[in-house]
Amino acid sequence: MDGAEVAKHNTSKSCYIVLRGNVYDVTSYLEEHPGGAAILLTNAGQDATAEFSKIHSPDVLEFLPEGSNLGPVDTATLAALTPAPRVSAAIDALVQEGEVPHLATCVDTHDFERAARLTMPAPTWSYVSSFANGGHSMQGNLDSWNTITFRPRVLRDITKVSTETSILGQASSLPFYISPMGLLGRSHEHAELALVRGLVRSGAHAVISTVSTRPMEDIATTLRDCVVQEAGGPLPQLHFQLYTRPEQEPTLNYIRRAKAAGYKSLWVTVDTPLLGKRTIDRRHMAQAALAIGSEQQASNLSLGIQSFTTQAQNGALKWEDLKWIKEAWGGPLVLKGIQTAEDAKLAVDCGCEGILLSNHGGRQLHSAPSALSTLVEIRLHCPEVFDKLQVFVDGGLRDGADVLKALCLGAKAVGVGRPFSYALSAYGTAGVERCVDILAEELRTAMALVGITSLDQVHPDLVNASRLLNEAWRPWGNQTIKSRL
Ligand code: HEM
Ligand SMILES: Cc1cc2nc3c(=O)[nH]c(=O)nc-3n(C[C@H](O)[C@H](O)[C@H](O)COP(=O)(O)O)c2cc1C
Repeated sequence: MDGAEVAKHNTSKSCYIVLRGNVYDVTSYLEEHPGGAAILLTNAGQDATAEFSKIHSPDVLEFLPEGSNLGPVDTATLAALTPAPRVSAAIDALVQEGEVPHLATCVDTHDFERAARLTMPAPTWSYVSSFANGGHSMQGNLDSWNTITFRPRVLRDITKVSTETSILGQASSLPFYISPMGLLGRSHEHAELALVRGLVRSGAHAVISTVSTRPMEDIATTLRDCVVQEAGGPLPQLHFQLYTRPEQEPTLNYIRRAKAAGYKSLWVTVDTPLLGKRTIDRRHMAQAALAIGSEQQASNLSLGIQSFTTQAQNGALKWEDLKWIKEAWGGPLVLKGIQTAEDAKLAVDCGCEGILLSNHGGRQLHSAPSALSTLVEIRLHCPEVFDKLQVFVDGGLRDGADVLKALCLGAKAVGVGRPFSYALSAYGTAGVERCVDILAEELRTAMALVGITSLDQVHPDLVNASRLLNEAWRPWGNQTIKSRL
């Protein structure tokens, strides 16, 4: 197709976009695009490849209705298309002007958040920092860590402290890992590739999101190519987070690809049957729609009204589905987003190798329990779970010392999300490395001050979790947890 012809289709009545050399008619997809119609219309009649690649892997093109691909654009006439604006220009300018503090001055994880605030364009900031409803779940996550205090033991030889452990059978230098976060291309131009390069020196693990900007194969290969075998100590490892799709075949395809690419375990996200109310994001999308004159779209987006036909979320996923997922995967399976003792027990019954207690960083259910309160609930009502599978927690962890609290209560490792997105955005790979270093140093110091030198010495008596215990869930009347299953 001629470039000049593409340029004519630049309205909501007929919207063409060039992506990776092909022309796509996205008119019928406008209302269904989870990123809002406005962002597509801003790129209407143009070559949006550069902007698209910053956010999406080519995988998402599967979401377009059949027949959307109108074929290749005539490259000789591409010049007739206006290039889409570069959102990362603002970042580059700020970094060059030196407004971002020197990396060496980043002392705790909050420093990355402050630096990212300066560098992230407003829609990216809103996407990463966003929370459900009024932010109660996210604030609860942040606050929960401070409800626990340590019970330090003194006069022990702590001259050699080791943070080594194993995660789902894979040696790990650290008992924390980077949580899966989608669309990291919004934070950094090299997206997940820059993130995983930041694991190499420390040997930390990361869980990679289904909705990553870069294809899962490229992410795995990048890490493999950077790893220096003779470095000593455990190697960094990648695990794969799975968002199932409403149809079985595309889900199986993700699983087959993750297996072939060498991911070590599969983390099925179970707390996102639909997208929670991302308040700040909705305001942004509504503003973007108003900016292109669409009041109706703005009104719908701010109420969360969107077609569910092509949404990435799968509202129909059930416990029974874990059987075929487990069979297809054939390796360690973790359920990401367990929030009650009952579901922890069901995960054991389904033969899962792990559960991640998480409320998705406070981005899904309003007033969801923090991971620590679910951890305490499991300890109280079904402690046998800890012997049957590995328990992970995430949400609101900002200090490496707090990792130790979760471990003392029975967790195997803790996931950390936003701080790494902020570090990546402000400082790229060096920021990710620094963020790992900061958390690791805080953890080592806490271990020494609590009086232990290795993670097999962690014990519930090293913490006082009475506040969480006082607030722990109790079954109504004389019910027991068994009677509720
Ligand atoms: C035309 C083909 C496109 C398809 C099929 C598509 C599909 C999707 C899907 C499925 C999501 C949900 C997250 C995910 O599964 O990755 C999403 C989110 C998003 N998309 Fe697209 N997209 C397209 C083009 C674009 C373009 C050209 C841009 C920007 C220039 C864009 C910007 C975004 C943004 C910013 C989000 C995140 C929304 C949020 O959660 O804040 N998309 N898109
Ligand atoms: C920007 C962003 C994107 C996320 N994307 C995903 C995702 O694609 N899949 C998923 O299972 N969880 C996702 N999460 C949730 C994280 O995996 C994790 O549960 C949460 O971020 C932990 O809370 P924290 O950010 O306070 O550390 C995302 C979180 C953020 C902040």
